[in-house]
Amino acid sequence: MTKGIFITFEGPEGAGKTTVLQMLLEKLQADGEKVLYTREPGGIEIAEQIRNVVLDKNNTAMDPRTEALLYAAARRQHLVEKVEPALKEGYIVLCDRFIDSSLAYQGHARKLGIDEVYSINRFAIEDMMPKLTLYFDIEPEIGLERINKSSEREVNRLDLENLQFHQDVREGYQILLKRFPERMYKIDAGQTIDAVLDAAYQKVKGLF
Ligand SMILES: Nc1ncnc2c1ncn2[C@@H]1O[C@H](COP(=O)(O)OP(=O)(O)OP(=O)(O)O)[C@@H](O)[C@H]1O
Ligand SMILES: Cc1cn([C@H]2C[C@H](O)[C@@H](COP(=O)(O)O)O2)c(=O)[nH]c1=O
Repeated sequence: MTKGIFITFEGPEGAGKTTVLQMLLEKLQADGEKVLYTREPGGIEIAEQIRNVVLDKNNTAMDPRTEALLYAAARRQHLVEKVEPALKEGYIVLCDRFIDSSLAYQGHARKLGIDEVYSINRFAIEDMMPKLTLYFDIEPEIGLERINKSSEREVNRLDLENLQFHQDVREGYQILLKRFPERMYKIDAGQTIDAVLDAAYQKVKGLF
């Protein structure tokens, strides 16, 4: 039986998920909570290897369905090897991206279809959906400017897509917000880091 809480973080490039997640992790740990941070694609060896393939800037010939399947494969392995065991041990699992990234990026922006990508992902995750998804909303121009300025963030294959693609990703997330209103919660990621952190913290604490 699952005892922990599965929370995912979503948004376009440079929305600030990774930055705020690290701060949220420390804040929850300081409150005495048992928390685990992880990310997709990656989080465990096999999924990190898939990440290297799917985000490699040199893999310009990658077919959109191959891309969707690679993300789903990485997701499956990460879920069974890391997320589910942690949930069984009672951890609050904070995951940087999950199924909604596939629905927004591959389903909507790559135009494979949200329902089609959802169906391959249902095969991958069975019924393991997050309890809460915090969606960090940012205009793509601002998000891309943030990552271009950042010295810590390596530019990957998806970052190099044109502005229209990133606008479509954001539009995809707006569709998902309407489709999953009980699970997804939108945060204005154009605010200061502290304001974004506070909004995320309040929402997460509301679950306990
Ligand atoms: N609210 C904010 N205001 C200004 N800068 C921010 C804010 N949040 C994050 N940043 C900066 O933007 C850059 C990207 O942030 P971060 O890596 O956390 O984004 P991300 O959502 O994880 O991006 P991606 O998913 O594309 O990797 C970092 O340099 C970070 O310091
Ligand atoms: C899980 C997942 C991710 N993506 C994209 C989104 C980003 O461009 C990269 C991941 O990079 P990050 O710096 O770790 O955010 O991959 C995707 O297109 N589909 C997915 O399912």
